Amino acid sequence: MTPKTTFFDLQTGFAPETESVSLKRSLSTIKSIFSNQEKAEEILSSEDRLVYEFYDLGIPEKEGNIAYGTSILYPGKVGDEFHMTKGHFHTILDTGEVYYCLKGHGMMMMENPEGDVEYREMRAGHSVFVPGRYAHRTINVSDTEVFVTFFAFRADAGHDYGTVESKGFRKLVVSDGQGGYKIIDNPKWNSI
Ligand SMILES: O=P(O)(O)OC[C@H]1O[C@](O)(CO)[C@@H](O)[C@@H]1O
Ligand SMILES: [Fe+2]
Repeated sequence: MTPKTTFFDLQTGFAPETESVSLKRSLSTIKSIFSNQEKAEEILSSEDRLVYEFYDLGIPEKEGNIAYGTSILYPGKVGDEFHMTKGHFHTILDTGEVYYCLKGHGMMMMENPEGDVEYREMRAGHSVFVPGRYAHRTINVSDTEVFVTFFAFRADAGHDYGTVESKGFRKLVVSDGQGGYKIIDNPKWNSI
């Protein structure tokens, strides 16, 4: 490989001048992650919506490389639950990842197989190091502003979505009804 320069717009997170691809996750493709399924179906009965997108710069997934890009999480809720990413463990479980917030207001929710839960609030300028063994998901807790992060992790780590898809996360981030958020136990969390 040769060195690579990529311009990311600090306001939008977009990388318009590269050959990189923005991967889009619309509500219809991730609806099962939200706790209020009736609400998700109600929204989808009138129209689909883009929940988040992220750039995959195509760095080869081999040992020694670092994958990186931006993640752009749009504001919105499904019921009282804020827009969030699917979330995943890394296939190489003990792989850390760093996120840096470029814009907006969000949360990094993390939990490990032992059941330890950690969450960190993020605003522009904050970085969060997600330790190895922790599943991670970002959540946009603003009703109006996009939440943009830059992420980097070892390129061969892989993504394990299955565990989170079947169990969910132990905690949910929901509206407190007063313009803020609160963290509650996930009533549907499946420990089987
Ligand atoms: O992979 P998910 O859970 O859909 O979330 C997307 C974000 O997580 C990453 O997979 C990195 O952990 C990025 O590609 C992106 O920022
Ligand atoms: Fe990750």
